[in-house]
Amino acid sequence: MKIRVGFGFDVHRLVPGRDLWLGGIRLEHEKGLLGHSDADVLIHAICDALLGAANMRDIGYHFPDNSSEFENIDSKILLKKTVALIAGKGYRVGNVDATVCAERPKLKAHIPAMQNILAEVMGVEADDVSVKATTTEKLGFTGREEGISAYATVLIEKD
Ligand SMILES: Nc1ccn([C@@H]2O[C@H](COP(=O)(O)O)[C@@H](O)[C@H]2O)c(=O)n1
Ligand SMILES: C[C@@]1(CO)OP(=O)(O)OP(=O)(O)OC[C@H]1O
Repeated sequence: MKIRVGFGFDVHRLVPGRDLWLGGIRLEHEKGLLGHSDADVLIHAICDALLGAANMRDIGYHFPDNSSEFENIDSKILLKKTVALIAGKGYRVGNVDATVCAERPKLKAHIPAMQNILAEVMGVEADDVSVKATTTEKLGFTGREEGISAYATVLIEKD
């Protein structure tokens, strides 16, 4: 079996008047993430990690932010398309480990729902999807609640 690892990172700005989508679910919050899509920063980091693992460029290369096709798109659709892209090179998802950096909202209670939906979209077991959360101790742009960032590592495999 051939295995490869990948890493992804993304940031989106927090603004009033937008829904907050994270890990495929909508969270109650007074601000949401700004983007061409639904701006689900966690899913975008996972997409980049999967594409990187397969050496297939990045999310903006496949889903450009000047294309009306991807305007306000649900990032779960982009994740499904990304899994199909790597499948084109014979790879399937092994496991995902991700961290979201957000001062607020508290994500702890929502992690299982994120794991379940992300696993369903990627066609893996929920146990193969780890999502963690951390504040940055009020430091930097995440600490000032100007934005949310996410990091993801993945393992992909083929026979
Ligand atoms: N948005 C967040 C941030 C953190 N958590 C949980 O709190 C724990 C402590 O966070 P620190 O940044 O103070 O280390 C962290 O391990 C998470 O369990 C959270 O749920 N949502
Ligand atoms: C997802 C896409 C496409 O709608 O737009 P955004 O939501 O702005 O997200 P970003 O992380 O900047 O990268 C990729 C984009 O092309």
